[in-house]
Amino acid sequence: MGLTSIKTDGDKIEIVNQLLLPHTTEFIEISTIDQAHDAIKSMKIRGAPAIASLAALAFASDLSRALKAPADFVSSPGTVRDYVEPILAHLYTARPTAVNLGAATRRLTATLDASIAAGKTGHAICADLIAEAHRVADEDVGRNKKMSQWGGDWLVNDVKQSGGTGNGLNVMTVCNTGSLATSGYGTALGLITYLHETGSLATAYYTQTTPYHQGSRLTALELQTLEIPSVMICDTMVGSLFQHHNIHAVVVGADRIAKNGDTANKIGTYNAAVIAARHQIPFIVVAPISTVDLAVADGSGIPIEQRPAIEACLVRGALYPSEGETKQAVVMITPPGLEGIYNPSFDVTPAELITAIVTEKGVATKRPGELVFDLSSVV
Ligand SMILES: CSC[C@@H](O)[C@@H](O)C(=O)COP(=O)(O)O
Repeated sequence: MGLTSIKTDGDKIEIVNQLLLPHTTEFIEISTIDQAHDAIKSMKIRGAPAIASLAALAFASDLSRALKAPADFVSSPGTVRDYVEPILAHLYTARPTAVNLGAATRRLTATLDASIAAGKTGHAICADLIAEAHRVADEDVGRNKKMSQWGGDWLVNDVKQSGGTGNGLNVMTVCNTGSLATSGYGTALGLITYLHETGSLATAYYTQTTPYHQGSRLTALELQTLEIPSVMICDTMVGSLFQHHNIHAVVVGADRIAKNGDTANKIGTYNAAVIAARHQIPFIVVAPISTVDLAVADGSGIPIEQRPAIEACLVRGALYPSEGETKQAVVMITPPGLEGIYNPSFDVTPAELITAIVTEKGVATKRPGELVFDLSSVV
């Protein structure tokens, strides 16, 4: 049984505070739009699909709660629009690179437009919006299982065709793309889980993924919980791993995939792709269709989030009691007053370095001799 990032009970939403994992499992309640926005921005919850799910659920819960109180905003379609649009616009600003968040808010705006155009009452429009918001979160697990199976079967076959091992595959991943980063099962980590469940995995390798340590804190915990044989490496050890071990594939998630296949993902993904190409190791991106942004022609159009410099200067530890309060231990790893810190949260891997892009619809590869993808078959 995998871990959970979001729990719901009627209008009540709780998320596991990922800033405290793996030391402490603390669920925090998200009861307002501002709390959802803050949780996403401060990375208490993170991972492109999970933040879209939380935004959609917080929106549904806000609307449902507002309807239970005397609610003037439902008096007409226009007043519903005036209430809903600023909320969606605000949620959209929480993190810029992961396009799933924008896809969710755009999808809810489309529902709003369609319900208004159909001549529905304010109450009926709100009911449509709440139902659609729940669908955004609920459909994530099913599509993750589909893409994991597509990608897993494709990889096993690809390795077989190139005369690879019969003793199971060694697969490396970056960041955390499991049930903590999604509504469940995961994308790249879902593919690894699928290989394990079907007896095709030897070992999952994963990078620590500094500075937030999604690998050493979150992927480590997920793989431990799932009892999947795994080995952690520091981010600087990817080249050494490829030189000294037989790695069959690198499998990563994505925050935004441009029309030509250029892919933004966690910082360090591009490094891994360059070294994988040097070693002719297949490099596979696994992500839902909502991560593909056909409005962006190539990677140069993807906005890259810069995180606060302080996040690159510290390591978070366990909670401890202090003068009647609970605090989180923090270890500074830089000299006091250090200036000049570069901390982009994501990098872009050019399509040229990517072997396959997998969505819930199937697997896309490049035509022989082509450097970019035609993604039309998988979106
Ligand atoms: C299924 S999660 C896919 C991506 O969102 C993941 O690889 C990633 O880059 C997460 O970044 P994060 O900054 O932790 O939200």
